[in-house]
Amino acid sequence: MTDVLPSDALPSDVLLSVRGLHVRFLLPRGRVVSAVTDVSFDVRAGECLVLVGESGCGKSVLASALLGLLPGNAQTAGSAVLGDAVLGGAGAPGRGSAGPGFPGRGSTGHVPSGHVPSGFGSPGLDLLAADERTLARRVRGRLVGLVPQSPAAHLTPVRTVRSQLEETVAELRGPRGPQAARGPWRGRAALRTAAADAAERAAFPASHLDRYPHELSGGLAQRAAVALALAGDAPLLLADEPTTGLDRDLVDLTVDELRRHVDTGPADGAGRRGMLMITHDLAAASRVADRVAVMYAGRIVEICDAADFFGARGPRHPYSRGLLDALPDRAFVPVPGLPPELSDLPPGCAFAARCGHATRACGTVPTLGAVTDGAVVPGAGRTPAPVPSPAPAVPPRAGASPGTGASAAATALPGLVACHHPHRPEHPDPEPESVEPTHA
Ligand SMILES: Nc1ncnc2c1ncn2[C@@H]1O[C@H](COP(=O)(O)OP(=O)(O)OP(=O)(O)O)[C@@H](O)[C@H]1O
Ligand code: NI
Repeated sequence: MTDVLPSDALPSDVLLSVRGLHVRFLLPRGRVVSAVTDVSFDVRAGECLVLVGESGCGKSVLASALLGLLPGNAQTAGSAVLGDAVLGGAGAPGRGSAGPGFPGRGSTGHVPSGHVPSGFGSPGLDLLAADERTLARRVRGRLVGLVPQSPAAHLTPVRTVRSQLEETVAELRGPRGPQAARGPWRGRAALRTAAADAAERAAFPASHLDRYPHELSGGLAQRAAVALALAGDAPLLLADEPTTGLDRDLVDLTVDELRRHVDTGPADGAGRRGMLMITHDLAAASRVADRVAVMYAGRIVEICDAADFFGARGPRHPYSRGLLDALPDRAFVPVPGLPPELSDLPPGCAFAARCGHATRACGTVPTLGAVTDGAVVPGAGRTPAPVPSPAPAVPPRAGASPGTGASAAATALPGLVACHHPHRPEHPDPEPESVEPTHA
């Protein structure tokens, strides 16, 4: 077992490769919240992947898991590997990879994917297996930038916005910083200019730069958080609801700027940036997304090209269609009912109870892509078990040779639809009129 993964098994343009990610929270009296279940996706260089889904479906928990920000009662399984496109080809040793057997976070720790053998020369960095020191010193804000969902809570209360921005620029991009090669951030004036530039790009008013976080409205704190993320210039950005509390104009401006950030790439021209953006705002998503991932009750039920998702073709999963139909400029009909409790998920498709196309099979047949032979199985939330060994099977990585223990199966990821309606077994025909409700 190893947590050092071969990034050379990843396509060179993959910044982040998540496979079989599970997060569950262990609560008193044996209750278990399955917040993230068997999630797999890639973020590629130059790509903006937007994650949508109803409140409470696990989006922020997923982001927190990637940055090691989960609370102590969390238990994770799977892998989330940063590739060389993020690591900059520096290899593992300087990037904080760790050897086998290091302590996991949370009360019962982490189950690595275990699907990749050791012995590779250029390992990637598994964020789920990395220790706190690695995450704090090398990952957060440096390799992976975060726009947190509650920015006010993440800003340092005793420092002005300007000083926080300047500190970020100085620390990350100064002469001794990890991004020293990326620009001439030497000297007070350059620092001040770089910080002001980041603020301007995030539409944070220069007149407010010397204010403290408690002097900012929610919308201004949001823009300060975006400015901080832009200033950090990390190759991979996680933006969790970066436009909460903003007026429509500012929403558009902010997501356009984030998109521009991804498109332009770092100052030294090494590779391109990428972004995973979490949002409720489908209009914002449609402005920036290359692909859309739809999450429901902890699972990604569909990953779809944005052009298809928002275009005439439309998404394929009934829940995704329901999300779009709820928009004011579409049918304006909300998805009926409520999502299930994540501590009491049904055995079959978690959306079946709300789905107009559900058949009896949807209530019993495990959803496609479920991990069934590992630590965390669908429905296992009711009987928390210790993390077993061996670790759960994880879909192998695209591009890996069979000799690495991987197969080509992961290439099916882009069309992932975790739905098994008998009348649309492969969902080959996306035409809405082809969907025949077979619901009894
Ligand atoms: N520490 C914790 N202990 C137990 N359950 C938790 C904990 N943190 C989060 N959860 C649960 O995990 C689930 C997913 O929460 P998460 O914040 O990821 O939702 P979300 O999709 O980001 O929603 P929103 O759009 O409202 O931000 C929720 O049911 C939440 O109650
Ligand atoms: Ni959230």
